[in-house]
Amino acid sequence: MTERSVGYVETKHHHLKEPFRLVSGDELAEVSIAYETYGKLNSDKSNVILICHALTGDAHAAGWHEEDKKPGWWDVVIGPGKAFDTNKYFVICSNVLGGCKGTTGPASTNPQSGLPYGLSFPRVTIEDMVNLQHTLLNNLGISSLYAIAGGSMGGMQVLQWAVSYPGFMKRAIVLASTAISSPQQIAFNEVARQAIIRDPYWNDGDYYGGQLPKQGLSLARMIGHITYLSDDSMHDKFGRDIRENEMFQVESYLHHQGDTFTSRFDPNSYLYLTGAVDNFDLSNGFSLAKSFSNIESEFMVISVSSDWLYPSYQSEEIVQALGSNDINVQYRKLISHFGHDAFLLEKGQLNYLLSTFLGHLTVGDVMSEDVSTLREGCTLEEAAQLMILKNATHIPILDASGRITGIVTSWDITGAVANKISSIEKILSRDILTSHPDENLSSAALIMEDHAISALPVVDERGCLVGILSSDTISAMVGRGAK
Ligand SMILES: CC(=O)SCCNC(=O)CCNC(=O)[C@H](O)C(C)(C)COP(=O)(O)OP(=O)(O)OC[C@H]1O[C@@H](n2cnc3c(N)ncnc32)[C@H](O)[C@@H]1OP(=O)(O)O
Ligand SMILES: N[C@@H](CCO)C(=O)O
Repeated sequence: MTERSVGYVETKHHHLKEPFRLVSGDELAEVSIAYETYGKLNSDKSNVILICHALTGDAHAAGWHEEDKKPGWWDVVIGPGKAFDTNKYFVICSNVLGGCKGTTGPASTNPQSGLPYGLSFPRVTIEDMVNLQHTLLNNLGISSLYAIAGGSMGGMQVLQWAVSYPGFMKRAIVLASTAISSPQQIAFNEVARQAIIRDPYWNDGDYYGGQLPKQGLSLARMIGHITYLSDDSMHDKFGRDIRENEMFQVESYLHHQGDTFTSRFDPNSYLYLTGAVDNFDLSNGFSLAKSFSNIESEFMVISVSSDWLYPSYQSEEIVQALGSNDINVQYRKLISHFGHDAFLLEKGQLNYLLSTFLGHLTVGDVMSEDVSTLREGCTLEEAAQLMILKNATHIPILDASGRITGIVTSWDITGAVANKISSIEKILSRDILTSHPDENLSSAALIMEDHAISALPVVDERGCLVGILSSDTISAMVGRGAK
């Protein structure tokens, strides 16, 4: 667990006292909502940020459960000093209606029959998910949001929120999403659904207490994963490498993702949630601009350069429709080869863009944690070799406990060669300027400008190196953000 984590967290459960009415008119007599919160609610309840999860996400967006091997699914941007800064904001994330991670869904018990709903669970829409989140917030005494954010199916919920409850939120962030599911998106979801339905154990959705249709669910997830990656990221991640058992790495990866998914997801939920995604069309088959005419919040819309499942044109449609209503909207593109899942992975760009939109940005948001270092007593040759190997221009020198004691730059090495100096001691700087992760980015940038330095080591309160902030990173971020 890192210092910038919300630490150990628990999922809470809220049980509605009243039946919940769906857009279709159907009613659910009993509904439970699983949710997590991070940070503290301020006295006037004006610091709430609602996070909406994607297809297979859940309420566990950040921090650690006792049994976790990995933190919550959006831990890269939620925590102290991160974009959704839990020192400032009260962050809430709940599992969607129809899900299988604590909120009522097809695997829940139907109070009328005492048996799992299965296919007797009513059809749910994105609007139903949003209405349930709205009910949860009302019941928690929250009547406005500082911001709302979500990627993919989470982005659909954000858009639906802005349309259904226009005065409720100040800022809305939509990532890698769409206002209208495309035929291609529906097509992939249908193949995944068919994989589940054609599994002999699916049994018309009545498999609870018996054999799960694991093969079908695993296949559905494998198809999903192909669409979440990109050609480039597959080359990078797997190439044509073979694993010991004569499988290509990419095959073994898909098998692993498919298999592990079956232990954490309910096949019927997959059918219901993909159905909700497919039926999402905020234009109502007519005009998106018209549907957006009541929206009051400011927007940030983010697409991913390599996302072919939710391509940038879909984000641009949202931006245009918002713009045509004079709604304040910023459009940004993550330059990433990760494909659709970049909205879960591009830590630096995400923290930069989200923090900027929310109104703050720290050194920790954009620093690189991957720093090449050398220990005290190293030689000039070792420093030069490491610079070439790692394409690094600044090498911090550390003592045995990780504290920074000096820094050597490529310019120092050039000087040493020109002046025939062979001792590193004679060229390295001992008087080092540093920053810390919580420092405001603009103040760190000013220090760099004032002292004409292109990289600033970042240290924790003990003086131990935790990252490096370089002017290249800052300009790349700003450049990327502006695209
Ligand atoms: C917003 C939401 O809704 S959150 C839901 C998102 N979370 C998920 O969907 C969980 C499933 N995972 C994913 O979608 C993606 O993996 C991400 C985006 C979350 C994470 O991406 P990355 O950090 O790049 O991880 P990656 O995709 O490499 O997966 C890592 C897993 O694959 C395994 N793996 C990697 N390469 C191989 C391989 N060649 N062969 C077999 N297994 C492999 C790893 O061992 C690891 O296993 P583990 O998860 O059981 O520990
Ligand atoms: N990997 C994410 C992306 C779906 O859009 C998920 O499984 O929810």
